[in-house]
Amino acid sequence: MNNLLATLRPLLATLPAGSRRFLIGYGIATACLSLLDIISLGLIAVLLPSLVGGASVELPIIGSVASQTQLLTLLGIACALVVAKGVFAVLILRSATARFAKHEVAIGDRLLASYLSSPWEKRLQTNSSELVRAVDVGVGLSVAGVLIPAMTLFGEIGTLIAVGVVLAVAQPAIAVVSIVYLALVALLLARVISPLSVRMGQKNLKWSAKTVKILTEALAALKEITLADRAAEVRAQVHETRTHSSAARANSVFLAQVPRYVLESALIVGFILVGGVGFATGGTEGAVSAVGLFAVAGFRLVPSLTRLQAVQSQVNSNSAFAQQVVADIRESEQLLAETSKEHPQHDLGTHHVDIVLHDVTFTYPGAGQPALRGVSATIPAGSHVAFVGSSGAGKSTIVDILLGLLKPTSGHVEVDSERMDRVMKSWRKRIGYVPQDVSLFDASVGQNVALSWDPDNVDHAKVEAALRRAQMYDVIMNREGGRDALIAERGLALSGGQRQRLGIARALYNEPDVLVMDEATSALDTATESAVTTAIRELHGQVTVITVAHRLSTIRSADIVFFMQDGRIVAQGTFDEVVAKVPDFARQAQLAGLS
Ligand SMILES: Nc1ncnc2c1ncn2[C@@H]1O[C@H](COP(=O)(O)OP(=O)(O)OP(=O)(O)O)[C@@H](O)[C@H]1O
Repeated sequence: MNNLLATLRPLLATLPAGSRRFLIGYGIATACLSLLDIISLGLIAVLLPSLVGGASVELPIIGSVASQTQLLTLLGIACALVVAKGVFAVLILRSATARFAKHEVAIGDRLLASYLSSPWEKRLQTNSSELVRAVDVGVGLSVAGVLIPAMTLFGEIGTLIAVGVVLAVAQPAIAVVSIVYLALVALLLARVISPLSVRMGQKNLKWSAKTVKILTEALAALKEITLADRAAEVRAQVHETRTHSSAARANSVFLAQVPRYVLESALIVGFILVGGVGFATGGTEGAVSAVGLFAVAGFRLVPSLTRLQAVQSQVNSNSAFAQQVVADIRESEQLLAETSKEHPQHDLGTHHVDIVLHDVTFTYPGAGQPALRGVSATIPAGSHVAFVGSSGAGKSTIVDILLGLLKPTSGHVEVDSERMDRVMKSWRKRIGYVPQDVSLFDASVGQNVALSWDPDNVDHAKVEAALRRAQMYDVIMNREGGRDALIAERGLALSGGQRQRLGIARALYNEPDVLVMDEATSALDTATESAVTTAIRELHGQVTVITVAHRLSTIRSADIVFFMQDGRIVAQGTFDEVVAKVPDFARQAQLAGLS
């Protein structure tokens, strides 16, 4: 029960306003229906023998009922109550399930929103397959496996209380013995079964998350796996993780069933116990009436206790998922609250802006060495600048700092003489970014360029203009379907160079003021690269272009080349000036036939 409350309380806090009131109302309504159920069924059980036998019956509150008409009227009321209970139960269930579906969506929305707006450093540490699992399966189980079963507890508790009251009114001594005995059995089950269910739930979460992770990674490297003949190894890994998770799930199902059999056996022992107490207090007659009462109460109590236990087991085995969902939401929202508290936002205006890095140092979380060390640089508005240097020199890190994704560990970046973190929102709207690996999704070319999953949000004129600038217009228009043609999953129907050009078109779609290209032309053939570079050069003066490129032909005409080594800018100037200053760079330029 402790685990249930510990899981339920924070989960309820993630629900939209008004939900808690609804859930409390739902709980009270189901408990009332259980009471109604017990009262009406009890009434029928008491009235029927009198109606058949013709004897009068003594009822609490109502008093003595003797005439056939009275008996028939009361019986009719009791039957109507049973029907009314059924109708209300269906109506409440319908409204509750619809509401629970909304809760599931709300929790999922909140989890995804908090993840998508959490700081980039945090996102670098999140495994994407774990996130997908949390947003879909985790949220589903939090509602279907925790919230809904927990809400049905109210009805069961209502039944237990009602039966307890009936017992207490009829035979107080027997009521005390029965309740204490059944409570002890339930407590024993909770102590033994609940911790095991919690453990199985955690085991299931751990191993099924591993399965999804391995499968996601393996599918991303399917070609290499096929060629290196590693399929058997992948199968073995997945087999092992699935063996653990399946065993945990099977154990959870087993543990959920055990209480039913224990309680059924406990009922038999209960007869002996209650019969003994009845015999001691009232002889044979006392024993018979005690056993009769316990039988009536027991057959109502045991299913209720069984369901109570089953709900506990179900909640326990799913609580790990719910706790993870709640922890993820809390952590991301806390980080987000801290970041937005620190930086009230200003608007950047519409004019072109200089970007200035002031002594920027950055260390990745958990890394021993800084990736950037005291970097200072000025990127004039409308210029084309390039960051070059050996692998691991810090070029991509500086790009992520300029994009506002990573926050300097010390130092800061200024945009238009404002600290970047104070103008972040309007800064991000002005940037177009092209990564080395462009991720395409299974939708039309136009949607991919506009980066929109909703076809109605695509501006076709802008798509065509962006495709032209990225030297992709003819390629797309000569294909069947043109800009409306579908790209297969992960863009596999396009070549690497075509994907990169679609990435460039995507970055240009929003007509950015700053275009950041991180190894964005590495997969292009020389002729296409030259055409793309010319198109980018045409943006000179209107758009600030920041390029990271190993291929030096791309940056030959850059206004400023920054040469990086070990997280520092060690030289800067025009291409020829850097060639003159840095022998390493001069050698690379010579090998590329550029000096
Ligand atoms: N997520 C990360 N966590 C920890 N360290 C990182 C992370 N990303 C990069 N680094 C480290 O930071 C340093 C700079 O990496 P960065 O990717 O910026 O180099 P780069 O110049 O872009 O290299 P390349 O040309 O190979 O892409 C490297 O030492 C790298 O190992």
